[in-house]
Amino acid sequence: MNASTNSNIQFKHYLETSKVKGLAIPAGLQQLLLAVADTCTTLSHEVAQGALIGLLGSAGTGNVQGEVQQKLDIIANDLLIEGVQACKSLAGLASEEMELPVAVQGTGDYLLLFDPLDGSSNIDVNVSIGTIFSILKKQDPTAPLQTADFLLSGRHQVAAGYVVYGPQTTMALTLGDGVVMFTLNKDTGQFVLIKHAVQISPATKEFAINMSNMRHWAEPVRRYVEECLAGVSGERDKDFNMRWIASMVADVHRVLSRGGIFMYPWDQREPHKPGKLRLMYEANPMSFLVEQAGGASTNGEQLIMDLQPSDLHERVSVMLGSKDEIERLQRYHAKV
Ligand SMILES: O=P(O)(O)OC[C@H]1O[C@](O)(COP(=O)(O)O)[C@@H](O)[C@@H]1O
Ligand SMILES: [Mg+2]
Ligand SMILES: [Mg+2]
Repeated sequence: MNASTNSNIQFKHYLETSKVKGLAIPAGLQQLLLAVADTCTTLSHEVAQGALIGLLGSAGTGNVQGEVQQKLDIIANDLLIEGVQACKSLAGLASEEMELPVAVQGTGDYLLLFDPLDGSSNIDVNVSIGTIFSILKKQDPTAPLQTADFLLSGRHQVAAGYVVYGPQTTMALTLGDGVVMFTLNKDTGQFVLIKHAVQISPATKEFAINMSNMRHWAEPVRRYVEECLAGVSGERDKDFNMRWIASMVADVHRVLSRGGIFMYPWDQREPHKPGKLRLMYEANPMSFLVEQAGGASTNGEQLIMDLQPSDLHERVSVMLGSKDEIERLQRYHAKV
């Protein structure tokens, strides 16, 4: 199947007939979302082939973040760029894997940002991975594209979502009026609506964090996790379960599906860096989804979506999910 094949008729119909706060979705945004969905359909097929088509392993290159690129990081990046080339209202795009933005039409209403392949360390071990995307409204659609155009807070997103390539390929999407989920029917090549009005329960008994970094955390995060670990005999008076998939896309999918909290906080390993995860390609789109599902997302001090970016590849401390837990973490940070 080719990325340019418009196979997602059911998703197209969903976009054509849906209303966002009572208004139809602009045609240019529909075209862009459809192109992203079609490309992720192609990617899903490729991911499933893995070693059979030589997709596994390192590419032997590094990205702008200084991280080793996997072959699939590059393949996914190239497929997405190719897949959205024909979108008339797409001024430009930016990716975690590229230092500079790419002009598509140069002018136009929208800017696309993506993490083409999230969970790179899981590709070769056949664990869920995904694609994360964010769409911003360009402030001046007629002006030629500049890097500064992308430096908008998450509140300027008009759409965001992810596609997780797991046992099922599932897309979560928000257009600022709730969250919907679609599962890819691999026989027909169609994303089929499976859930609407997705909600994250405010309370939870499940947390996700890379525990191996515990000795490096700041005091508020350490306190929060220690209280979870103390279970019924501690402050929280209930036992917690822990999960860590090491693909943000899969961890956030679990949070959207059954509640919980996901954290990748600042730590002392690289104290000058605000965090590991990327604000524009990971934290903002996931925060938009989580807020739209009734949850919350913070860096400890501020809601992630309120942060004003100063760099395309800016990193951020992330704590997101069930609202009561995020409020608790914010209280712990405020006391320091
Ligand atoms: O290996 P660690 O330190 O637990 O980090 C895992 C985190 O890194 C990431 O894989 C980073 O994303 P990329 O794979 O896009 O670089 C997140 O998805 C995940 O939450
Ligand atoms: Mg990622
Ligand atoms: Mg990535």
